[in-house]
Amino acid sequence: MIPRLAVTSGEPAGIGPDLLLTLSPAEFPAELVVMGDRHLFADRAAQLGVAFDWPDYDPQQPTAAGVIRFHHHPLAQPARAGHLDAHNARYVLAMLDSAADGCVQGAFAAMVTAPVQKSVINEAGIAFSGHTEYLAERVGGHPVMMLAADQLRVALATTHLPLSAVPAAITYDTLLQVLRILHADLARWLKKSQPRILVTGLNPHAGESGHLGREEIEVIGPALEQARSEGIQAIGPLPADTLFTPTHLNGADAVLAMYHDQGLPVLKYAGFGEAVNITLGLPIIRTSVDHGTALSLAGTGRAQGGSLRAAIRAALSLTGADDAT
Ligand SMILES: NC(=O)C1=CN([C@@H]2O[C@H](COP(=O)(O)OP(=O)(O)OC[C@H]3O[C@@H](n4cnc5c(N)ncnc54)[C@H](O)[C@@H]3O)[C@@H](O)[C@H]2O)C=CC1
Ligand SMILES: NCC(=O)COP(=O)(O)O
Repeated sequence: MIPRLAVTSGEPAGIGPDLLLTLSPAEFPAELVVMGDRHLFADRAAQLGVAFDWPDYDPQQPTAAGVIRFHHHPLAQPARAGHLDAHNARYVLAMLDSAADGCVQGAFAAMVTAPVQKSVINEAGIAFSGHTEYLAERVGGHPVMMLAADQLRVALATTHLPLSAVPAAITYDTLLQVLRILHADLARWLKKSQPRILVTGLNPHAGESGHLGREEIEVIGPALEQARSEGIQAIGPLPADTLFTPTHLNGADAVLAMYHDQGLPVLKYAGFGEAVNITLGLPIIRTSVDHGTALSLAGTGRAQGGSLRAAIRAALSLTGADDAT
């Protein structure tokens, strides 16, 4: 079956629309339904000097491979590249709702998201930490953020939190839940019964035997022990600084880091621009780019689309479309 993917264009002042406009329909063995405001796309296409001639999305039409259709969502205010406007926050969320609900209802096989500007959504009075948390609120599940580059996958035990809130968010139960989700999704995705997961500690030197913090002894270690008793190959807690060295990473299928800026800087150093963000633990498939809205590049034609293409390919692979061909 030909998969139909929803692709949200994200922050209208950012590079999401630009990157989508550089896609060519024949690139993917799927139908892409790009969501956005048609006036915004026409204006941005003119600014970039590219064509914008995608037909309107009609859910009644049979899915066709190598086609991009456009699903119009109206902006509240006209958007200008690089200029944020909180009036358009609801527009950004309406696309996410439409894509996520469509996945739940079976209209879409997966959703791929272009970046949003988290701050401007909050400035509109809507509490928003990220797609990851927002989508879990909408469709259920315990979301686990994982970014994947060519040679490295990094999942996070916590998502978007102030650093001061991280220790309390790492509990025996949540860590075990994250490990179970990561194990199950990696096993299915990699077709490997025992994916090897390296787990970081929270503190320097993984707590230095309790002298630099006790989370490793009181929380992380016991959760890993329980995970191992369930057949999960979880190794750690390991000091994060030396875990990310070739000797340790050799043979690992993923790293589970405790928080956003413990794991993602390494991943982005290894593969920024080509990596994919995958939300595990949801009842739907969602992938995304590895970068943000890059406001200063919007409308310039200088934004690179490698990560968007990788995110679309990853979503297709997760739908099983690869297996069918
Ligand atoms: N999936 C999402 O919705 C994500 C959203 N964000 C949001 O994006 C906003 C801006 O975040 P920043 O930390 O400034 O990160 P950013 O990724 O937008 O920019 C970081 C640097 O990378 C460059 N860059 C980013 N994407 C690029 C591309 N495709 N081609 C070439 N250069 C690129 C930018 O010009 C900048 O120099 C924030 O509101 C953040 O929350 C950040 C990451 C992911
Ligand atoms: N740094 C990754 C990131 O912020 C992605 O967040 P999300 O919007 O995909 O939840």
